[in-house]
Amino acid sequence: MVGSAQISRATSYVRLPPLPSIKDLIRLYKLRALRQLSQNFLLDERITNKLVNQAGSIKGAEVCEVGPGPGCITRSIIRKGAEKVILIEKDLRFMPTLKLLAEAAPCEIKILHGDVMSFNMENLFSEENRRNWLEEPPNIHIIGNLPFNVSTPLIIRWLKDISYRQNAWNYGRVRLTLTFQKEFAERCVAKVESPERCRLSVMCQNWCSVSYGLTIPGAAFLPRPKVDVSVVRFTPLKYPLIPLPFELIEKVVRTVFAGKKKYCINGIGNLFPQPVREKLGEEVINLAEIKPECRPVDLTVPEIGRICYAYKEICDRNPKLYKYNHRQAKGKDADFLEDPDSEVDSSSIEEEFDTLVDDKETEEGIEKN
Ligand SMILES: C[S@@+](CC[C@H](N)C(=O)[O-])C[C@H]1O[C@@H](n2cnc3c(N)ncnc32)[C@H](O)[C@@H]1O
Repeated sequence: MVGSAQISRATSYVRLPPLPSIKDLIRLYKLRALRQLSQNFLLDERITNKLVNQAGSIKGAEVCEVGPGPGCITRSIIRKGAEKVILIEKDLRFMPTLKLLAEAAPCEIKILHGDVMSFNMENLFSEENRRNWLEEPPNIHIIGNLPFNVSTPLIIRWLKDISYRQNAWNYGRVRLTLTFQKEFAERCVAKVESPERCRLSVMCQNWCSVSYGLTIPGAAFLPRPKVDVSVVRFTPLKYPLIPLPFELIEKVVRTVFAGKKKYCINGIGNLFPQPVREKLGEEVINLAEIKPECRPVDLTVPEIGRICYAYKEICDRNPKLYKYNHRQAKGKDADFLEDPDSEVDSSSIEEEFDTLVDDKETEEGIEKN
């Protein structure tokens, strides 16, 4: 293994091939304009250095960069002393540029062609970097500036992976440094009573310590997106604030936050079919010791946790209630009442989880271009 002093000496002298110019990119990818790639590149190394700094020290680390494109952020990762850099890129047109970079780099660079949305990271990193969940995070980082239509559903997917300690998180509490549309980033970190507080805030903060890093003005990107971009850092928590399955929490949070400005009692009632909605909604409120007239944005994570446990207690009495979804019931609410032998139908919960992603996409207009 290379020591950190050696790495910084090596990287400060290293000559990397220059970043392709805009003209090169257009010529290389046979485009009339860079816009056609639907990508927004960071071609200023001072900014990519700042972005990588948000990950903290990466000296001697294994870094997986998702969506490296022509390698602007990759250069900063190399210069900051990473020991091994793994690149996951979907667009084959970037491969020649990345290969040139890999040949000149003083550290190991592995270039993988693939779609990060379905990429299996279970065996991606070295065994020596594996840590137990309760230890300090491993010296493994995931960094990326992806298109928003990828980064938004990806973080929801990865939160689920974090909750089950699977995918990259079977190596321990691997940290993430990712870019998002500024408004989305503000929602990730929004505290109780903040107008930005939403189900995304609760989901992120239940499994991770989330910090808002720098804002990168749209003008720093080429082509320039219509929105500003923010860097968010996620460090998985040793213990989730609500230690219940991802799907159950997601369902409760989605239903309660559906009427963000309405009283909680309305959203909580919607967890149950019409004939018992009022009665069971009140039972949740009483068990969870929540004020019925409080609003979802006012709920702390522990309060949401008490709502989840109350919901679970009621559904465990009649497991068919787990299947109930007020948006999909279509007048058949009574079908969800008595069925003590029924098992939890996780597929319907899974479908709902996907709607969180879809809703966000339409809600936010998240394409950069
Ligand atoms: C916004 S560009 C950023 C490129 C570079 N990181 C930068 O900051 O200049 C996004 C990059 O992610 C890649 N990408 C998009 N979707 C991807 C996916 N599903 N899996 C892997 N890479 C993806 C694109 O091909 C592109 O190279």
